[in-house]
Amino acid sequence: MQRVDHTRKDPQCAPMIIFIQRLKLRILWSWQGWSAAWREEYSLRSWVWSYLISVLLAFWLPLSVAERALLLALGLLVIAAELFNTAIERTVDRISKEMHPLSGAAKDAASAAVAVTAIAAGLAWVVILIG
Ligand SMILES: Nc1ncnc2c1ncn2[C@@H]1O[C@H](COP(=O)(O)OP(=O)(O)OP(=O)(O)O)[C@@H](O)[C@H]1O
Repeated sequence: MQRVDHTRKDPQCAPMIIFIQRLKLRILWSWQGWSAAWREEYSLRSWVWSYLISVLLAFWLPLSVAERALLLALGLLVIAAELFNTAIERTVDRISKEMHPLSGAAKDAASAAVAVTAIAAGLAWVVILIG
């Protein structure tokens, strides 16, 4: 099938086409990153299942819209932090799998970042439920 190059016909629509093409690529790369992390990282899968349970709870409990929004957003933040953690682990391992205090410190800091976001989400749950 022949490809139609719209930019040749109307130069004004070129930025829009480039934007859409870049967006499609970014979605593809993000999907690749997500599926690889999902396959290989037990921690990510655990956070996703915990998040799904928290979403069900947040909609089942008599909470306000703002409370639900906060809990759902904080839960997603934990998942995002876990993805950053995975990215840092991969980068460190790509540079060298050799044991080194700096490699350990980088991985520990990434792990601590996940813990901080998880504590934030947990605190939000405690404050909303207990007051
Ligand atoms: N190259 C290294 N040099 C020194 N210490 C390391 C190194 N690799 C891992 N460690 C130590 O082992 C810990 C676990 O690292 P690992 O890469 O096995 O993470 P993981 O078990 O996959 O973690 P997560 O469950 O968060 O995915 C690190 O936080 C760090 O303390």
